[in-house]
Amino acid sequence: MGKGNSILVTGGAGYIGGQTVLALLDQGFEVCVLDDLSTGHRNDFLARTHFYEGRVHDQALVKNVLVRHGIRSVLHFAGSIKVDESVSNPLKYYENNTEGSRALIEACMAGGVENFIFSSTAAVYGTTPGRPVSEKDTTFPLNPYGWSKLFTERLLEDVAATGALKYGIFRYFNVAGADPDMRHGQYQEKPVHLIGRAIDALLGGAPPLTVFGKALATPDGTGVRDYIHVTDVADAHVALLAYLEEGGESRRLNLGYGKGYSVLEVVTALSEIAGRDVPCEFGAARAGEAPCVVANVAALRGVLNWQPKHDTLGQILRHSLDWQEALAAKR
Ligand SMILES: NC(=O)c1ccc[n+]([C@@H]2O[C@H](COP(=O)([O-])OP(=O)(O)OC[C@H]3O[C@@H](n4cnc5c(N)ncnc54)[C@H](O)[C@@H]3O)[C@@H](O)[C@H]2O)c1
Ligand SMILES: O=c1ccn([C@@H]2O[C@H](COP(=O)(O)OP(=O)(O)O[C@H]3O[C@H](CO)[C@H](O)[C@H](O)[C@H]3O)[C@@H](O)[C@H]2O)c(=O)[nH]1
Repeated sequence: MGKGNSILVTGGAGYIGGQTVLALLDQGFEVCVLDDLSTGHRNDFLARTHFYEGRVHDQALVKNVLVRHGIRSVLHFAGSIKVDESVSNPLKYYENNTEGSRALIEACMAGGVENFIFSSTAAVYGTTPGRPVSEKDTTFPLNPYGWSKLFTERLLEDVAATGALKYGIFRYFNVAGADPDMRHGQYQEKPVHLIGRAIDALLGGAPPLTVFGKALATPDGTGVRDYIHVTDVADAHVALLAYLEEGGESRRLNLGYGKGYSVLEVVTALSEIAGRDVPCEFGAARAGEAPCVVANVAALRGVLNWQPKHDTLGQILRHSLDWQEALAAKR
């Protein structure tokens, strides 16, 4: 693999990008990070990278970084990620996610980048069939966040068809957990996802968890999701990078474990790990809530040389809890 070249990571000060920066550094890569710190955190380990504070929209800056460091491969994590906010402020999502990606891809083409890895989402599927969803299934997002990502996927596919570069698109399912050595995790003051909120409720920093719906079309009536540990997500990026650099064709891949857990299963497992009950109450289901979102991972397993290391709900919850406890102690 081209360890002689630097890798550019956009959004490398964020939750998933930061964990991937650590994975790359652990494997001896030279890493450049471009991040505007809008939601990112100035982690200590960024001192071991070439850090550039700025937006992916800034083509002059991007071209400068590409040339200075001889970059051939880019991992693009930067973006805005809140589904609710995308509904109330859609233009922010089209500007930051779609336009930002378009500008970045254009600068990468001009700079001779060969491989471009993009963070997409299972939200591109919208309503999912009553079985693990595959890359060949219909995509029809239910919110502007999902559309902003699907447009970027399309843009990349069209550009790749001209022969300008190759892409790797990962559609992440529900990313959770923290670095097992507690070097990194999610810094959000107010978590937006289930596991973060459940831990906040457990630690007393928030009201009881509201379980969204109890009569969904799932075995126990609560939503089922495919939770994947953030370190496995990071390692999968290193594997996808190797695949592309070693001559692999452009791919669009689900990134999950292919196994789902319900909200009640998550709450029960967390209560057992913590040794006390997560305070929770039932509330209304969210509008348009998909009952069950689980990845079909046949393509992922077939293409990548990647073995998940933390693929149990227990490890995901243990590391998330340890991380949020450490953060709470510092605040
Ligand atoms: N967290 C999830 O479960 C999840 C699921 C599916 C997809 N994703 C995608 O993964 C990527 C990373 O998500 P995350 O959870 O780490 O979010 P995050 O908010 O922690 O990280 C995003 C990073 O991008 C930076 N950023 C935002 N806009 C930028 C811009 N225009 N220019 C430069 N930097 C910018 C932020 O400062 C931050 O450091 C996002 O693209 C997101 O859509 C996340
Ligand atoms: O306070 C909460 C939060 C969530 N849930 C439930 O927990 C499950 C997971 O919900 P999240 O909000 O944590 O995650 P989503 O699956 O709704 O969506 C997430 O995963 C998607 C990919 O599938 C996208 O990436 C999206 O950006 C990201 O928010 C769902 O059944 C939801 O109904 C609750 O019961 N209470």
